[in-house]
Amino acid sequence: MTDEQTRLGELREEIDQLDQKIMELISARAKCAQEVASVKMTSNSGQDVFFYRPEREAQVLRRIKEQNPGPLSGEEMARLFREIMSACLALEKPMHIAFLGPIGTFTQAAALKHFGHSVVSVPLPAIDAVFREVESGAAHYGVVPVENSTEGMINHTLDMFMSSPLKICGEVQLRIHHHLLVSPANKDQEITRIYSHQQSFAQCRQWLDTHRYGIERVTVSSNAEAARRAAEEPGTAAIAGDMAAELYGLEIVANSIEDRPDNTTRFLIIGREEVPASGHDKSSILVSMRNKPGALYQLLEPFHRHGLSLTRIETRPSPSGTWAYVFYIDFEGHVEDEQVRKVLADVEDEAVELKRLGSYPIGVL
Ligand SMILES: O=C(O)C(=O)C[C@]1(C(=O)O)C=C[C@@H](O)C=C1
Repeated sequence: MTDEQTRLGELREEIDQLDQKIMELISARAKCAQEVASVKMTSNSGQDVFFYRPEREAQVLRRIKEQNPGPLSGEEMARLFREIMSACLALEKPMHIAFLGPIGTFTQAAALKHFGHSVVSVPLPAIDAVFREVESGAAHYGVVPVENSTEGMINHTLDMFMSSPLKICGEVQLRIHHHLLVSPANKDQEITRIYSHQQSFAQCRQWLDTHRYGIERVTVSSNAEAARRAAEEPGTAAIAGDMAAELYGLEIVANSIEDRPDNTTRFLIIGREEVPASGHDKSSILVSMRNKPGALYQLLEPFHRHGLSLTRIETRPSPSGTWAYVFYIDFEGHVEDEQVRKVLADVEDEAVELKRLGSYPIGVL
């Protein structure tokens, strides 16, 4: 045996012993989570027990990132713990997560990034169907896209909040990489048609105009549907992400063709209950103002006066009347914070209506 072989054997033995310890520790952690579940059941006498605690999960993941000694990166370590917590939560109660489907969409990737892989993910055909599934209690939580860094807001999601009683419980951001994909069976055929979702075409417009000018672009309901069609129809390609490519066995012809390298989509987690403060939170509100001069100033002035950072303000037409508007606002802070309470009280004095959509941990992963 060479010196290298002897050393390799020793290191592998060390890894085996460490794995054993890690396994014992994860099992001890899982037992703790089971006990947490029975404490929650006793304290709520089985009524409306909220096993999933977004604020606690955010605190755990933040601490892991901060205290991670390396050499793994903080993100990598947090991802590992994300999966451990996901498995522990599934022991307490398997979570049913509705998302904008079909399977293989970026929304599913976002749901798994946020909740880990130990959830039951339920694909639904439209954003309003995701809201309905959570409202009815058929799913515990839902995941919907809300904005893209290249294409802006997803208005359908914003508008749903006007009528829905659901609360925002969290957010998750996903870097979106689009690829041009073909079926290996049709690889040598000339491509005469490209399928994709309208948002993805918009995010890859320049690349398509430069590299695939003149090829027919057909909009379908999702990237996953585009991939499904490309897998079946000779002479076609799809623009979609890794999950859809893998699901339908497609090959990448051109990699990461999005026009902006930082192309990111933000998704919201929607649920039926309010989330306590985690220490690093964001809040969302909908406000409709009287249609008079200075209305926007009056709306924003309290945020400035109390030093609260706005992270997003968006205007949507009000469903109640022509040329009336509703403002969708995201800002840093939690409704339990003194400053936030003061700002909301001031805004409420001036507004026709103020709807609190929820306070939730700023995305950690
Ligand atoms: O602390 C809790 O309330 C738990 O249920 C434990 C735990 C965990 O594994 O750390 C599991 C699920 C919750 O979403 C948050 C944390």
